[in-house]
Amino acid sequence: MSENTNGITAKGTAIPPLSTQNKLRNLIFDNDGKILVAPGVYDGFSARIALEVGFECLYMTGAGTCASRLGQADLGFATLNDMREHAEMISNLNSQVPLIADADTGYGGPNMIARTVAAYHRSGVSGLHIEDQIQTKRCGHLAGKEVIDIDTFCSRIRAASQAREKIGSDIVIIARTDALQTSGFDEAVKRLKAAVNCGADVAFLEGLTSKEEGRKICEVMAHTPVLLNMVEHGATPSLTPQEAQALGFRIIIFPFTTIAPAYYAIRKTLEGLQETGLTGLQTEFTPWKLFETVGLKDS
Ligand SMILES: C[C@](O)(C(=O)O)[C@H](CC(=O)O)C(=O)O
Repeated sequence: MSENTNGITAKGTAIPPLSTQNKLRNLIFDNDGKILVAPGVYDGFSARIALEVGFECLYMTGAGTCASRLGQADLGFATLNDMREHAEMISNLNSQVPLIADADTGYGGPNMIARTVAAYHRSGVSGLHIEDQIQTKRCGHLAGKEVIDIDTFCSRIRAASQAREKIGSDIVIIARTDALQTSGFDEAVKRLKAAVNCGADVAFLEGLTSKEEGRKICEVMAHTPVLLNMVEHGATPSLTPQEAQALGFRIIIFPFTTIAPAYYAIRKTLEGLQETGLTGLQTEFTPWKLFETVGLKDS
């Protein structure tokens, strides 16, 4: 059926706007081979700034959520409620821009994972990643991680994909394995392939340690899009989106890209205040500027 520029078909029926979940699918599967870049956001303010700059997708970092919401390290402190509530606030700041949110281990057994998927879906999340670490998880770039066995991992991903089907959701399921550190590349690949067979849409090899490993994982996953977690100064060498795309990656997330500069800027200003009694704040940062940044004009 032909469609005019207002999204009205020849028969006059309005075409529903593309959901952000479908938008995310298009950006991953049908973006002329262009890699999708998602900056990590850790609160409403950083999300607003990323939206202001014009990113077409955001990533809610679990590490940043733990740090900003709980003041804790990424060591399994965050519960489903912490993460879901945070994700809902961020995804509702802009109904056009998809949000990929960290869902850690899924927060329990298969029933709980089904609940997590439904809760993220209802909160407006477009994609989530579920990993194979034990419940008391650690940041993927720290030593000493432990993973569950492959069958248990499959039951996590199967539960996620069945839940998606049951509720009629298009949420993108990203299977993350942390097994590279504990069990090596071949075992990690086996897990990602098994996860795809259980319904995962995207593969995420956590903590890859070289460009060569990056190229290899994209090759062996063949038609399954692969996500690169660009945690700078962790286990993975720093790559630009262009370099990652050349290796075959389809998504690149930059988890610390807002929280790291915030740390240094805040610290420097606070030290200045302590030492000199002056904050040195930019004159253009008026209350109006703050409120404008967080959507005053939309209200
Ligand atoms: C991607 C990640 O899950 C996140 O929470 O942003 C973290 C980042 C980090 O803690 O370094 C991870 O890689 O485990």
